[in-house]
Amino acid sequence: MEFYGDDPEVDLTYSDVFLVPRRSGVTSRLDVDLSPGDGSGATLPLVSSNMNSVTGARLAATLARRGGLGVLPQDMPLQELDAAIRWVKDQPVQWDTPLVLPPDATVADAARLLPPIEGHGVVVAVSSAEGIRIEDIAGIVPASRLGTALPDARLGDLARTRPVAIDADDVESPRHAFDLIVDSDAEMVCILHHGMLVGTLSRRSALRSNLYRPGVDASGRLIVAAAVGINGDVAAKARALAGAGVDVLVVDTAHGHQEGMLRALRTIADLDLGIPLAAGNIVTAEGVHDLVTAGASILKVGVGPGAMCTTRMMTAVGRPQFSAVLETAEAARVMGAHVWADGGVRYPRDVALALAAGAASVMIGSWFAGTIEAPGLLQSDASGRLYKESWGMASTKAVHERFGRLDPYELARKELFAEGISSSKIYLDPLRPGVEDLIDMITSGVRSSFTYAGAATVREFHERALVGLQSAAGYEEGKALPVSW
Ligand SMILES: NC(=O)C1=CN([C@@H]2O[C@H](COP(=O)(O)OP(=O)(O)OC[C@H]3O[C@@H](n4cnc5c(N)ncnc54)[C@H](OP(=O)(O)O)[C@@H]3O)[C@@H](O)[C@H]2O)C=CC1
Ligand SMILES: Nc1nc2c(ncn2[C@@H]2O[C@H](COP(=O)(O)O)[C@@H](O)[C@H]2O)c(=O)[nH]1
Ligand SMILES: [K+]
Repeated sequence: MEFYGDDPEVDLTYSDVFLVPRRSGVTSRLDVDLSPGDGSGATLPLVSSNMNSVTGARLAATLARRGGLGVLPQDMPLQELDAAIRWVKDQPVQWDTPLVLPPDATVADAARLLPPIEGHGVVVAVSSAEGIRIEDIAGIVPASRLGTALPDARLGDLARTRPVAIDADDVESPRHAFDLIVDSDAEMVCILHHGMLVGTLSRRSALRSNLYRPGVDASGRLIVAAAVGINGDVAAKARALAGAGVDVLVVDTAHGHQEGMLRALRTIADLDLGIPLAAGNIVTAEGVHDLVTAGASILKVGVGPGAMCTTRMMTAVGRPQFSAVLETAEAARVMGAHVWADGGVRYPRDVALALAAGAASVMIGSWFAGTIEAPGLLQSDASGRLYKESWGMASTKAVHERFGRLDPYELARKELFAEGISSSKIYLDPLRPGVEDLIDMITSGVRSSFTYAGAATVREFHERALVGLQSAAGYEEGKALPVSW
């Protein structure tokens, strides 16, 4: 990356900078390869935050299916983490994970999981231990129907006709699948194998299968990461997660450049688990040096930029994120390591700028919290707008959940140090309610950024990005105007 003009004298964040277009030999946005090349197996530079309100198994699987990587949070009990990792590994790679509810579930039950929109639906079926046989499927209730049916109507009564079902063996390619769905005049179909339900597929999913490459492990299963803290028996936890099949371990604490982190990292690195270790959070080249020396190959960078984060206002500690990524990414490159830019991403442009600064991948929390696939049920506010609840991992709420088992004195002591907000409503974008809708939006913006810079790969973008400084008015000028002036 190069600055357009003199190097700045102060640290910068994403809104302070812009990308300058330059002569480009990349003539199509579809020629861009967004693979981060960080050893994680991801094919998109998108990682979801290890936050309880952001990454659960469903979001992780959906993200991996399109090439990103979900990081399950360290606060999940080990048994749940193990089950979540195994669940992701069991999910279909080519098809969507079906959302299944029993016939006696109501419209209100389904509406807590899906907004009334096109392209999604509920498979109404009776599940058994072996799975779901074709004859157990009553039908598909399109999500759009949830907006018009009575809340207490039973799904079994709405799903009266057998759904269109396609045998997995009959699908030659995603394009062929798309044509089969159109020919059957359906929005969404069931995919069967040996008479059992193995997935669903919508027109949009079939299209996406042609645009994205799933992130898979050596056995062709979806990738997933999990976080561990720096306290407790980190070796036992790391071993258990590796045993469950996790693809990247993320050693995570608020102040990553501390002895407790270095100790935990060395312990895990000594286990030689054969998977990349990510560690953070840090914001300096010195931090990169110490964490890489202790065994990390990926650095999680960002102190204070997160939407749920009060660290900067509580402690004055942190660093404007663009400069933090720029310095650490260069230090990581020299040591053969990689950076994930963590926090503060609210627009596709922020992802592009993090990559321009040298990040291999970008970690997103709050933005993904407001999606169908994020953990938690949909809620609606007084005006009927749908949202999910989110909260910081260092908030009083999170600390309470994490240390609730401690004696009251220890818990009270921990609660003194809250550095995050405990409650936030993250509204679903009505036009982009699913995490894949956000992925479409982000990757289309970032593919375009690459062609403006003349870069076909993330590595080329790191080299060719030309970055200028802008005033607050310059930033403001870039925004669209929803009404005339
Ligand atoms: N990216 C960011 O800006 C931030 C992210 N977070 C996220 O919140 C979650 C919880 O992290 P965390 O609070 O570290 O909890 P952890 O459970 O990971 O433990 C933190 C450990 O580090 C010690 N410690 C020393 N100095 C600090 C410090 N300044 N802040 C926090 N702990 C310190 C604590 O001891 P003692 O309690 O005795 O001080 C404790 O032993 C993580 O997911 C983290 O990523 C939290 C804050 C900032
Ligand atoms: N200081 C705090 N940082 C937090 C907290 N919870 C999460 N985080 C960090 O934010 C990012 C996500 O940022 P976002 O802007 O995409 O929401 C996450 O990965 C953590 O590093 C917190 O309570 N305090
Ligand atoms: K913040």
